[in-house]
Amino acid sequence: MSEPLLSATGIKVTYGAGARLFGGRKPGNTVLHGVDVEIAAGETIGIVGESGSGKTTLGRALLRLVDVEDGRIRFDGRDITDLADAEMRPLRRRMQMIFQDPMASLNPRHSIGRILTEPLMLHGLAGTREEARSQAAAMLQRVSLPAELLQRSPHELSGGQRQRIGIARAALLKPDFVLADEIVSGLDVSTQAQVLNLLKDLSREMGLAMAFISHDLSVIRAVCDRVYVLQFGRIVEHGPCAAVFDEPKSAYTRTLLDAIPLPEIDPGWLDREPGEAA
Ligand SMILES: Nc1ncnc2c1ncn2[C@@H]1O[C@H](COP(=O)(O)OP(=O)(O)OP(=O)(O)O)[C@@H](O)[C@H]1O
Repeated sequence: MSEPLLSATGIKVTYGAGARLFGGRKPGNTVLHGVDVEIAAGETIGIVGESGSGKTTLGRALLRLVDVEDGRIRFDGRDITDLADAEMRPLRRRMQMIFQDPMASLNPRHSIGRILTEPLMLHGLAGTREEARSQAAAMLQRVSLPAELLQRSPHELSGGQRQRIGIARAALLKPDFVLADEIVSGLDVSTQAQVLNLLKDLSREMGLAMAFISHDLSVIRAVCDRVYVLQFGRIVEHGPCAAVFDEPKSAYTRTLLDAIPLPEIDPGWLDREPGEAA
């Protein structure tokens, strides 16, 4: 079998280790205890678990955004665990992240046009501002937003529109991998379905690999091929969504399934056009 696009093996992450504390050294808080995850090109995985189980930390470790104490991370056939920032830079374009709160990740003082075109110029994907602007306009159309939004500021948009801008910004950079961390949790259920639908279509069109972090199992079930269940920084179960959700092997997964009624999002929604009647 070919090597996964992205893999983490034996990942251990400890926060705050070695900080000074009353003349001694803090032992630190280990939040990932030897986690293994792999994502094939074009595949969408889900990461679920209770609050504090380490989902975001794992996602950030995959992107080399937190220090990994132990374990290895490989991306596209290369061990990236110890790459310096300068060596990571060319890979950053290929590994994008979409955030939970686009209001926090979109600069409120910049226009949507600037937010979308600057990364294109920075990564050399557009030679001129005009070229960047025409790519941004085409992408706005792709994510079903009007071109006039290029002149607007993030605060003038609805939550669902802002999340589409977050997706557009990531997709414009033609990444191979996207981490989506709780990206629909602030949206109402029908907007959630539209945003998830859009991401599913884009990932198919672009051959994107994705990792979806969510505490909402219905979101994971609607968009992911496989799922990893995280408890106290350890993977307690993983496998195809249908197998894990229909016949969970671990008591913890069963508890999660019992705690969160399925399906909040009817998976059938995801195959309908926005606005189409149920
Ligand atoms: N930057 C940080 N510094 C210190 N501790 C942190 C930091 N980020 C997270 N933690 C701690 O690590 C643990 C795991 O947090 P993490 O955010 O990865 O969990 P999560 O499963 O994503 O939670 P949630 O669903 O609430 O977002 C928590 O105990 C948290 O307090």
